[in-house]
Amino acid sequence: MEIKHFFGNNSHIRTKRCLVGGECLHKHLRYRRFDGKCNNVLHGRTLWGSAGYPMERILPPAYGNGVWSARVLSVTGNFLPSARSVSASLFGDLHVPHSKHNVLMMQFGQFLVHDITKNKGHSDTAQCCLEDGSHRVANPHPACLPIPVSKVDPFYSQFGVRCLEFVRTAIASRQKCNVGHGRQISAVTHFIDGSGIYGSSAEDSTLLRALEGGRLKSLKHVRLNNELPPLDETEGACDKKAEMCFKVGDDRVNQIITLVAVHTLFLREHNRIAKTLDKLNPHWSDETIFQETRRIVIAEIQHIVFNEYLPNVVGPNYMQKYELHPSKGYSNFYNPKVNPSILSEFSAAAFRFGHSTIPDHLELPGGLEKTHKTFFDPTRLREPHFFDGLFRGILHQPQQLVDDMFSHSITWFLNPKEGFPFGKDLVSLNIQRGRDHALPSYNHYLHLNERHVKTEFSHFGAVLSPKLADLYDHPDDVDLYVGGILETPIPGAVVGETFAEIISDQFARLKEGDRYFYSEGPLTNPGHFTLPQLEEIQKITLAGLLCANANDRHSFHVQPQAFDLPHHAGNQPQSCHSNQIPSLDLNWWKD
Ligand code: HEM
Ligand SMILES: [Ca+2]
Repeated sequence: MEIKHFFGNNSHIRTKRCLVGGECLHKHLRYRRFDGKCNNVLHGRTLWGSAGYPMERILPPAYGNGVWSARVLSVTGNFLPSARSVSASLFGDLHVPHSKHNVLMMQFGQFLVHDITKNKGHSDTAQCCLEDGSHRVANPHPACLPIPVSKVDPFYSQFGVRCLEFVRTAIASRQKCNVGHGRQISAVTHFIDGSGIYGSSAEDSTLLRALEGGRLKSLKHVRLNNELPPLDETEGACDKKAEMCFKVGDDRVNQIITLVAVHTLFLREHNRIAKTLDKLNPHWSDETIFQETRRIVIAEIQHIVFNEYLPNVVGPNYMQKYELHPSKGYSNFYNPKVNPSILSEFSAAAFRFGHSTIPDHLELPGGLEKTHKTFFDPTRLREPHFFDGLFRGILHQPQQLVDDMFSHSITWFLNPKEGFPFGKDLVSLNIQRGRDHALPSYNHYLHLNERHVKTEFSHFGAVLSPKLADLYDHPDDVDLYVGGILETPIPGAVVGETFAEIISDQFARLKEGDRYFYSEGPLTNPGHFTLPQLEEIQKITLAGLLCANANDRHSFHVQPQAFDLPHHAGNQPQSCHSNQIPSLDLNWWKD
C-alpha cells in the first residue's frame, strides 16, 4: 500500500545514525516489546515508535535560529504575544455542553493520549520563575521558556504573578546524532500498546506485575468486589491532602479522578482475563498468561480506538479518507515504510483539543464536584460502589464542545503549588509547547491543506477578528493551537478540519506502522490472533468492558454506544445482561 498520508512523508527529515538503532536479534517475537523497539525490523527502523525516540513532524520546524530556539517572533520581527495574553483574552469559561458526547469520551481521550505521547521534560529540576511567580529567576536554565504574565491579567494580577513556569521538551542529542535541528523526545512508546497500563520498559512492567497467575498487582477489597491499582507511595506523587494515589504504567495517572477510574477499568479487565485464561489453561506459566492477556487487552484498546472513539473525533469523511475503519477479519494495513511515531503537530497542538471538552464540574456520587478539586486526589475510589457511580455519572454527563471555552479548573487552577491559591493555565502551556516545538503558524497548515489561508484577521469572523488583531501583529503569526481550536467542528466530528486532518494522519500512521496491529494476520504479525479469536475481539465495545468490570454488574446499566449520551436514538442504557452488550468469549483461547 502506498503512503497516502496527506501531509507527505517527512522527506525533509533525515534519520541520522544514532536514531537508527541496532539490528534486532529476535525479529519474530510473538509479543511486542515493552519499549516498542523492533516493531519494525528493517535496518535503520528498529527504534521507530519506541520509548525515548523523537517525534516526527508534518512541516519542518520554524526554530528562530534554525536549530532549537523557540518560535517567539512575529513575521514582522516583533515578539509574538505572550501565550498567557492569548489565552486570557481569546478564551473564556462558559458552560457549553456537547449535544451528543459524554464526559467518558473526554476521559478515554486522555487515557489514550497517555498511551501514545509524553513530552519528556528537558530537566526535572529547572526553575524558571520565582516560587511566588512574581519574577523570572536571574540565571535561568537554558531549557527555560517561562510565560510572561501581564500586570493587568484578569486572574493572575490579583496575586502579583508575572511569570508562569515552562520547561522545554528534551530533544535528541544533536551533536551525538548529527541531526540538523532539535527533535522532541517522547518518553513513552508511540504505539497504541497499553503502555499506560504496562509501562514503557521491561523493568517498569516487572514492577507492576503480581508475578503470579499472569495478573497485575492490585489492591482488593474482596467483599465489596472493589479492585484498584496498587498504591503509589512516592513522595509528591499526589496532592498533600490526598490519602492515597495509585501506581500504573504511566505516572500522569493521578491527574484527575476519572482518569484513575479508566485505568482501574483496564487493570480489572487484565486481571479478569488472566484469571479466566489460568482456569482454561492450567498448564500455562505466569509469563504466558500475562503476555497472552496483555495481547488481548491491547487488541481491545486498539479496537475501541478505531471502532468507537476515532469515528466520533474526526467524523465519517476523515475515517474514509484515511481508511481508518477497522477491518472485518484479517487486515492488510501494515506498511514497513510508515513511521508510526507521534507527530509534533499532534502532540503539541491537535490532540490537545480535548482540553476544551473538560467540564467545570464532575457529576460524582454524592453530587457535583469542581473538576480541579479531583486533581491528584483519587482517594474516593476506595469508597464502596464509587467506581460504578463514577461511571454512571460520566456516562450521563455531557462533555463540553470544542470551542473557545475552557474551564477555569484548567486555565486558573491547574496543579497549584502547595500553599498557593492559583495554579497554571493549560491553554497557555499548549500555546507555549507549540512554540517550544517551533510549530509553524496556523496559516502554514491551511496552505498545506489547500484551504483558504487567512490573510486578514477579518477571515476569523466578526467576533474574533478584533481580539486577534489586538494580540498578533499579523495573521501569519496565529499559533496552530489557536487557529485549530477556533475552527467550527465538521459534521459528525468534534474537531474542525485542520485538527481532523492531523489527527487522522496520526492514527493512520499508528495503524499502518504497527506490525503488531491487532487485526494483522499471519503474513505480517508474529503475534496474530486466530480468526475466531479476532472475530471475538471485534465484537467487543467499551460498554461491554464496563459491564464486565463493574463492582456490581447485576445492577449496572450502560448505553451500548458508550461515548454517546443516553438520549440519542437507540442508545438507552441497557442492563449488563442485555444482548446489546457484548462479552468476550475466552474459550477460543483454550489450548
Ligand atoms: C482531564 C483533564 C486534563 C488535564 C488536567 C490535562 C492536563 C494536561 C497537562 C498538564 C499537560 C502537559 C502540558 C504541557 O506542559 O505541555 C497535558 C498534555 C496533553 N494533553 Fe491533557 N489534560 C487533560 C485532558 C486531556 C484530554 C481529554 C486530551 C485529549 C483528548 C488531552 C490531550 C493532551 C495532549 C495530546 C497532551 C500532550 C501530551 C504529551 O505529549 O506530553 N488532555 N494535559
Ligand atoms: Ca504506547
